[in-house]
Amino acid sequence: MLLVHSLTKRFPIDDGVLTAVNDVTFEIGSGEVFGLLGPNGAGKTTTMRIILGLLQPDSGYTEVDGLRTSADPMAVKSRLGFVSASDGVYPWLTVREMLLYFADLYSVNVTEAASRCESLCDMMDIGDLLDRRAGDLSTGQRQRVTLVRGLIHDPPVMLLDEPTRGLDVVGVQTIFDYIDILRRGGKAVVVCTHRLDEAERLCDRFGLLHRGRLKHCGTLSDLKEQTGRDSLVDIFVDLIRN
Ligand SMILES: Nc1ncnc2c1ncn2[C@@H]1O[C@H](COP(=O)(O)OP(=O)(O)OP(=O)(O)O)[C@@H](O)[C@H]1O
Repeated sequence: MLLVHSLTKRFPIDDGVLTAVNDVTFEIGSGEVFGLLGPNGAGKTTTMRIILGLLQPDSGYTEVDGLRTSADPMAVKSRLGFVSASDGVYPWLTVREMLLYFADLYSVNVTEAASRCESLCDMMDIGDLLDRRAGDLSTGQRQRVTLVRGLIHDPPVMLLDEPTRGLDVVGVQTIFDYIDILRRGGKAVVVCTHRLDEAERLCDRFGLLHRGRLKHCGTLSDLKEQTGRDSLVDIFVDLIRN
């Protein structure tokens, strides 16, 4: 469903060239949650930005549902949902207006958009907030609106960038429940996070990036077998030290 093939991205820097993503390949299927993990500067955000079509790779390619981003960026964008730590709600619009606005940007037809808006808000327990101004909502309520917004065009692939950053325990649980809903809905999900404990609970498979290279990829038991280590934290620490 999501294919990242031999992806490489270089940036010019003062004293030469930095290879931020170096020949990275992985694939994620329907109903699978993939943790893209790595220390600061490993290349996670750059990889996500290329998948989203916001950056061009120097070589390699990404495909969503068999469509190559470089060949048909708009069709690919319409099949991707993106949620990051910042909420990005429009404070002067009601929740309903904002969700319908985003549905329209994705060319979802009006009747379908209205019904998705209701059902997704009910699912995220914010059905009673539809006609409230987004700017008047609490942080947790705005977070839920952002999560619904990511799904309004029913994309098969969801990218979540640090989704639990800055959230309290209830907010984190909301993200966990949301990811469960995505998995059960057959989405292919990429989660970028520094929280290894959360990743271990949430993800079916992992890709461990370090200095642009995908050092390990697989299920937790694959990684344990590959490294001889007992936990994601130990595997991660080894990765950074070696
Ligand atoms: N536009 C740019 N120009 C130059 N270097 C860049 C640019 N964007 C990213 N980089 C560099 O590429 C490398 C990878 O950055 P990236 O943001 O992908 O890392 P990351 O894994 O998301 O890190 P973090 O966990 O800190 O957010 C870093 O060394 C970063 O400084």
